[in-house]
Amino acid sequence: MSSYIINESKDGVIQFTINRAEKRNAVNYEVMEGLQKAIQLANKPESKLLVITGAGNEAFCSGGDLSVFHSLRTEEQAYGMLSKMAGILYDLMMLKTPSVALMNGTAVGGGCELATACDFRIARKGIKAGFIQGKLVITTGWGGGSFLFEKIAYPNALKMLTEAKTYPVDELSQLGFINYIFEGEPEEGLANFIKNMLAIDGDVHKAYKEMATRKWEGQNLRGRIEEEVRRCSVLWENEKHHKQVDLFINRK
Ligand SMILES: CC[C@@H](C(=O)O)C(=O)SCCNC(=O)CCNC(=O)[C@H](O)C(C)(C)COP(=O)(O)OP(=O)(O)OC[C@H]1O[C@@H](n2cnc3c(N)ncnc32)[C@H](O)[C@@H]1OP(=O)(O)O
Repeated sequence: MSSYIINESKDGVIQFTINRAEKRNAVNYEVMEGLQKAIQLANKPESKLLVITGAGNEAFCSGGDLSVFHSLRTEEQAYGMLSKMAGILYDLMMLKTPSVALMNGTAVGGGCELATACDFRIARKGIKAGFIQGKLVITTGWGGGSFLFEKIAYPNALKMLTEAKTYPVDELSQLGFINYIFEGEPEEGLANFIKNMLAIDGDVHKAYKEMATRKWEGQNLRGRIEEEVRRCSVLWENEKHHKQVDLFINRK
């Protein structure tokens, strides 16, 4: 079974689904490749919107697959994986079309970085999300910290990153992290959120997106992400990080 599913609708909506419900939609290398493909498709002139979601009802995305990435021990090894995903999320952030994180369930760690790279985050009532990386004695390492400082108010971003905890959806909305809350089926929530947007010509969307991406280019977002990846790689190598991951892996 593939780790991801890509659907293209006739109205120009590309949907990327992480298909690893049994692993709470953790990101492995195959998911990274799939995301790259979906971003390429969404950059085609006829595409209007990219939607990213997770399979099942439990999780949007639980971050990096700890069972796979736990074998990366050194700064250099961590840098290779982190910079790969950071590059993909940078491309997602700079996408020509708008993107929506359809948060059907919990998002933690890198799952929140993925959501932050999207233009909009819409969430089902009852879910929780948070940048819990601090509890693993690392920072965000996929560019998510740098993205967050661009997407929500500075004190709220710093609070979320330094508290390293999950928040309920109402609080996420107050923090400015969640843009829309829905109840019931994710497809319905998504349809309600995007219906007005889809009625507008895609060239208009692309023109507005360019205004934002030009600003991020001017502010050297790419260089800031590189620093974020490097800093996280240094922390990654530390035994304190590996000890925390061991606790999760051996918790049963
Ligand atoms: C590595 C990149 C880094 C970054 O740069 O940001 C990160 O992403 S750091 C963050 C890494 N993620 C985590 O620490 C989250 C770990 N998972 C959890 O805390 C919980 O699983 C959950 C996401 C809150 C969901 O809890 P729950 O619904 O109770 O499910 P379980 O805990 O029982 O998990 C079910 C199943 O899924 C496996 N799982 C969950 N998350 C991951 C993961 N990130 N990597 C690998 N596997 C994961 C979990 O082990 C269970 O599997 P089985 O034991 O085989 O049933």
